[in-house]
Amino acid sequence: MANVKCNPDLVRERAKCSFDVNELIHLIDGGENATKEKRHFEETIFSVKELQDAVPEEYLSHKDRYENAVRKATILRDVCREYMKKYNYKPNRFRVGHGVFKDVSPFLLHDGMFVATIIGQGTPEQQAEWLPKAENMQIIGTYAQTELGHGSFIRGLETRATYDPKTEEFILNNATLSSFKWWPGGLGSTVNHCIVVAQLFINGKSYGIQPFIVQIRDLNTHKPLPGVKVGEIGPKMGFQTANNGFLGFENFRIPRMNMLMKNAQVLKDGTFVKGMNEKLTYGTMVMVRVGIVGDCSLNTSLAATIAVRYSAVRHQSKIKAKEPEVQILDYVTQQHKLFIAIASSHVFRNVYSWLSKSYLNVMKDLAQGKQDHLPELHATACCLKAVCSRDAGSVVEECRLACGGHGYMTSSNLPLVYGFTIATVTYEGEQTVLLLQTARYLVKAWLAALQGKVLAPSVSYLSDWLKNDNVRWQNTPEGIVKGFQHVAAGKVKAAYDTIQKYIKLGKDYEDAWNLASVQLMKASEAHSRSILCEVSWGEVIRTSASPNLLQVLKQLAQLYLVYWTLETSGDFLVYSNISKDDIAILREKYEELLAAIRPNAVGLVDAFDLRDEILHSTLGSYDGRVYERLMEEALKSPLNQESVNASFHKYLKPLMEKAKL
Ligand SMILES: CCCCC/C=C\C/C=C\C/C=C\C/C=C\C/C=C\CCC(=O)SCCNC(=O)CCNC(=O)[C@H](O)C(C)(C)COP(=O)(O)OP(=O)(O)OC[C@H]1O[C@@H](n2cnc3c(N)ncnc32)[C@H](O)[C@@H]1OP(=O)(O)O
Ligand SMILES: Cc1cc2nc3c(=O)[nH]c(=O)nc-3n(C[C@H](O)[C@H](O)[C@H](O)COP(=O)(O)OP(=O)(O)OC[C@H]3O[C@@H](n4cnc5c(N)ncnc54)[C@H](O)[C@@H]3O)c2cc1C
Repeated sequence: MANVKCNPDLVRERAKCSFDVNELIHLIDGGENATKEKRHFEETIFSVKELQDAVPEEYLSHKDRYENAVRKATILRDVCREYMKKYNYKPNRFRVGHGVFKDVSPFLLHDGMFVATIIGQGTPEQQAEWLPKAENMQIIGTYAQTELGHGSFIRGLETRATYDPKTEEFILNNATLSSFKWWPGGLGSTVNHCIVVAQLFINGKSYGIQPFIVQIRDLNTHKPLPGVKVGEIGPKMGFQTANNGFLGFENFRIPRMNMLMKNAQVLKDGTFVKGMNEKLTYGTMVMVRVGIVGDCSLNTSLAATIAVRYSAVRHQSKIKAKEPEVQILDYVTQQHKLFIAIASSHVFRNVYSWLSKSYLNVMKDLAQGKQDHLPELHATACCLKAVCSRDAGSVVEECRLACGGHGYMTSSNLPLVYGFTIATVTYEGEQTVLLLQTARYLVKAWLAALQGKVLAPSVSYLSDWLKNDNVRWQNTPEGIVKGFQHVAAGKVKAAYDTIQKYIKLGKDYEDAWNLASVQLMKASEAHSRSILCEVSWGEVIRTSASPNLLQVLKQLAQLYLVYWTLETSGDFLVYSNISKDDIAILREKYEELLAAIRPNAVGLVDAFDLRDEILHSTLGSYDGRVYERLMEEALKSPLNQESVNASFHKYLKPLMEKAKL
């Protein structure tokens, strides 16, 4: 990238960067070698001609766009397979996926959830049967859980799997319209297999939801098998190339061994054997929620790179009347909009790395029959997924708005990035629903703290606060982290007390819970924010980096802490010992941090190391040729391929002629 002829503003910006951009790239990637490998892989992918689109995707019809995505998905699969064989390298398909598809791959659910569920829910025999076929794409699958009538409340799913001991088969049925599966990615026209989550019935008795692996299309003709009704759900806000679909069964039989039985089992005679914990059936969702936190980091870095580079190139208006128009990045309001995006991406990455470690530890424990830390993992993954996805959505939208009119252009890529980022707020557990799951855990933890019990590490601050809620406020990063814990503890207590108040007024627990649920949701958000602040600050101070880089990383981490303290200063005034004077000091600190980060802004987004092919943006490319690219892309419009469009003769001319009469 270094030899590209760049916009002079970007050249100047890069020259004033105070840290070594390559050092940060290596830090993000996990070492210099990892960067080399990543770049070599990306270079290989983006030099494949067939993966490049001659015409921007947006001009294609819905059908052509899907077919083009499948075409590219298969080529990408082949290239990756060869690459992995040759270099023994496991690539990050998500990053290059944004480059290849702009939106998402029709194989997203195959990679993200189908294979993962076989691994997580299948017995060793079942894995031996299906995993090799799924991994080498002999079979293509998805995760079919959500139905027209139920997505959040999965105990309410209606798809039935009734066991027939005579034939040792399950009979799948979707008797009502609301029971039809609705949403699974790739289901529309791509996959031939599904993980179907259905209610198990044996001898008329319900045994809750279980996962089944089901072939739905013929492997040669791709026709739906008899008894299967399947199709695509149509255009959406984003995810256009994900090929989301619907599915229903009519007396469709599958062998007994197609129920994934790592947890619960159905024996030949129809005996149901309970698993260690019925919630382990929800395991794939926990894994993906963890992954989404990492995805939020990537999505935020895409938007930040586009908006910061554009803001360095774009000149508009003046700060001082007699001086030239300034780079819009010099407006402190612009810095306020954008630097939190850079900081958030780092916070999400650090927290993802921490959460993945907890996830892997809990998986190890579970393999040994220990499940003590599962509730904590579930509660933490739920609230972090909810808060990070919503923050990422807001940050991406703020970046888009920060690019003014040009941010509204599809060719900026910001609308697309927003489309797939905002989807993470809903899929894999709607945000409020997940926050309330965490609230259940917090309320229990609060009760345990009141009883003087030892709490799990992520909530031990509740006991600390009970012992001493009167700690003096300190305007240091550590003091702010403590402050976030005080806010969370105060909100958990207030929500808990509210439930108790309603119970005293004669409400039963469930109604009291519902009445207190806004407070519960906010308590859960505050808990999540305190984890984000504590973990990310902790990771940064433990980072080994050169003094120059460490200084910048600390500035970003502090910016995150101060930004969110100021954003929620009302809560701090209520639940911590912060004073108005402290808030004034933090405002000043915030302005200092924006000024300190300003000279490094372009260097910081360069360090996300997102190639132009991944950014896909007229506004965000490395060389900053913004206006040239906007014009080049506009000229690709089919309407610009003819000097006069047929509609002139058909409609406009007659209209004008009629007007003359
Ligand atoms: C190294 C690690 C990282 C690897 C990451 C790798 C890859 C991922 C990478 C990136 C991700 C990016 C893309 C992902 C790819 C694909 C995604 C694309 C599309 C999305 C696909 C989908 O949306 S699939 C459908 C998802 N659906 C949902 O999420 C449904 C949400 N609803 C629920 O989960 C449940 O209904 C519920 C949890 C809200 C409630 O369940 P219910 O059974 O009713 O339970 P309750 O009565 O409320 O609670 C009872 C009890 O159970 C505990 N519990 C609940 N869930 C769990 C769980 N999962 N684990 C453990 N425990 C659980 C709950 O806390 C209660 O406990 P208490 O009674 O003690 O309070
Ligand atoms: C792009 C995309 C891809 C998807 N891919 C897949 C897929 O591959 N496979 C799959 O199975 N599913 C998939 N889904 C479905 C997704 O998982 C669900 O849409 C999601 O879990 C939310 O469920 P819902 O649609 O039923 O929302 P609802 O639950 O109907 O939510 C509507 C409103 O009700 C509120 N609400 C619901 N329950 C409660 C409660 N208990 N307390 C308080 N408020 C509540 C919510 O907060 C929300 O405000 C996908 C969805 C999207 C958008």
